[in-house]
This record gives sequence, structure tokens and C-alpha cells, in this order.
Amino acid sequence: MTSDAPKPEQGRPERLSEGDVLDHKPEGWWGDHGLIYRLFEFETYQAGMDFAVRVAELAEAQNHHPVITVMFKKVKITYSTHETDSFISGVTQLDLDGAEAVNSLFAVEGASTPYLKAPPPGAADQG
Ligand SMILES: C[C@H](O)[C@H](O)[C@H]1CNC2=NC(N)=NC(=O)C2=N1
Repeated sequence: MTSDAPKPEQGRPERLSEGDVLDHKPEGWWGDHGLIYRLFEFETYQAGMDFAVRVAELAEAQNHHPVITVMFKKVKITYSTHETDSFISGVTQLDLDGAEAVNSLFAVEGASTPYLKAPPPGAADQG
């Protein structure tokens, strides 16, 4: 008897379980319902917009594109993978890699752009 369940799509990234996402999500990111996301705060609207542009450049370089929501002095970045091995969108290693890269970008920008609000000391270990 052959199973009629769709076979994992060859060459597409594996959709991770919720548990794997929680275990491996980068510092400061939240994960649920097939998404990971983080809210970044800035001193000005323009600083947030500048950061959003840098995230877009990163996404193009990685060919992996998050949803970028620009608000007043806040930017929300949300990653999920549309084309997974299981035919439905969800979190894959590509999203974890992207989120890690966005964290590095924020850390660097924080160092060089006075308008970015660096996380308060000790905020990192609040997950
Ligand atoms: C053809 C191109 O490589 C694909 O459409 C890429 C583009 N960027 C992407 N971004 C995201 N978030 N998920 C994808 O599955 C995806 N696929």
C-alpha cells in the first residue's frame, strides 16, 4: 500500500518543529505559528526606516525575504519560509540564519548610528 501523503519536496528547506524553533531561535526573537519575529526600537522614525533599508539589502543578498513593518520609532521583522519541503510555509534554517544576520546588523548599526536605541544592559538574557 503506497502512502498518498505528499513526499517532501526535494531541495527545499526542511520546515522545523515549534520545539526546534524555540530551541534555536536567535537572541531577542519570538517564535510561534510558523513565524519568528523581533521588534527593534529607534530614537527616530528615520533611523527605523534606514535600518529597514539595510535589512532589505541583506534579504536580497541572502535571497530570503522577511516581512518588514516600519512604525513610528519601531521596526518589526518577521521571518518565515514560503517554499518549504512540506508544501506549507513555516520556519526553516534560512529564517534562523536571516534573524541572526539581522541581529548582527542591528548590533553594528547600534554602534555606528547614534539614533539607534541599544538594548538596556542585561536585556539580552531575557530572550
Ligand atoms: C525564487 C526565489 O529564490 C524564491 O522565491 C525565494 C525568494 N525569497 C524567499 N523568502 C522567503 N521568506 N521565503 C521563501 O521561500 C523565498 N523564496
